[in-house]
Amino acid sequence: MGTATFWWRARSISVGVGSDWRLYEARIQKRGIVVSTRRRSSSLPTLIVSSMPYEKELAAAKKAATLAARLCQKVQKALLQSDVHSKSDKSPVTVADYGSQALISFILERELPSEPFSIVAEEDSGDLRKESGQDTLKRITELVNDTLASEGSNSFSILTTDDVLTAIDNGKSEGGSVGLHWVLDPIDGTKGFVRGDQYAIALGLLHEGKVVLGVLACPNLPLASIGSNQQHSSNEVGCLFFAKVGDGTYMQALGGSTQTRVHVCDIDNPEEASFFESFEAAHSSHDLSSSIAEKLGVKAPPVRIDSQAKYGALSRGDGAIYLRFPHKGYREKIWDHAAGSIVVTEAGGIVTDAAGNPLDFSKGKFLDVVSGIIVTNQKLMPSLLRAVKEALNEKASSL
Ligand SMILES: Nc1ncnc2c1ncn2[C@@H]1O[C@H](COP(=O)(O)O)[C@@H](O)[C@H]1OP(=O)(O)O
Ligand SMILES: [Mg+2]
Repeated sequence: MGTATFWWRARSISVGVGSDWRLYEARIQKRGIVVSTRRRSSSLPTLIVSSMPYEKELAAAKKAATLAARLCQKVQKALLQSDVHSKSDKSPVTVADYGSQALISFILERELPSEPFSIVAEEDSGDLRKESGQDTLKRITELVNDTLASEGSNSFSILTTDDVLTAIDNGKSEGGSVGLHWVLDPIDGTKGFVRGDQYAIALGLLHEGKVVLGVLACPNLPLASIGSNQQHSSNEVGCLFFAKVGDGTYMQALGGSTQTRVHVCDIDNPEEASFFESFEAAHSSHDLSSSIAEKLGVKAPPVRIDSQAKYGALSRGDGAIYLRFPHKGYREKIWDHAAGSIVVTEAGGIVTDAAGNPLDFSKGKFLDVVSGIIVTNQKLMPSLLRAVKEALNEKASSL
């Protein structure tokens, strides 16, 4: 069944005018049909009727993330082949971060021309507008254009350096609870990227503050499952996870077309569970995770990988639990969890803060979470929450 989208004027619907964004929507869900009113700037509100909501958006997001992954792979390959890596020169990383953001922003605008959305993304063009940023800007523009040319179309756009700056700065939105906001981490897990390990391109879509769609491109994640006790049955790497609200989670090879529906594991005995955590101890307390795992009776050692690739791996049942406990003072950003969280929840998992509250993406760029973020399946969540509470209480009383 194809997507049926009809647009028409809705003169009879009266709507208010907000300052930040121009999307006003009255959604009526009737027999699987979503009807919504939208308006762009001062034009009249427009109705969209779609039997497959967010289908176009998903196709655009998959295309954008796949191309951004191609750009990042090229930069990572060059980075690992050169001696730049050992000198800890951060410039190639910057080039990939900006390039990925510019490309995704450009493709979303190109593929969804009639849709009023904003983008909340990690990077801004400030440094690239300085004299010292000009060479980097030229390199980014080249990379973006090379990647667009690799799309295979005869008529691809050639972006100028100004176009690239504009595309990057389209990611300046603050998000919020009204309208459609894309949420982008152009390279999630920068440290993994530099090390030659895992990273992800993470793109989610918020509609009225709720995540309705997520795409995670994980260029270095094996297609076969990873996990403490599992053998890799293939050396092939590069996964694209995607989920749309109510439709489940799917995985395909990056650049491939065969998609497989994935599910979180259904283990109910914590002793059989394995857990994921950050590779970087600076990003999440390994001590706290180890205390929680001990309380649960988890026997397997932690599986440490960078980025939201952990959410992807969990969504296909590679492990059973993901624990993230950043150190005091760190504020979680929405782009670090939006895509990952829907990929896991649509695969049957649960994502909460350490107190069991759902994540609230409607408050702007930051997530107000209590102590940390935990992810697991429905069966294990009650015992995980008890173990987390106990471990946090013990930690608090030892201070
Ligand atoms: N001090 C920090 N504590 C927790 N997370 C951090 C910290 N610094 C950066 N991050 C972000 O944590 C995420 C990766 O976490 P991990 O790989 O440990 O799961 C990334 O989004 C990374 O940013 P970035 O997107 O710039 O790489
Ligand atoms: Mg990040």
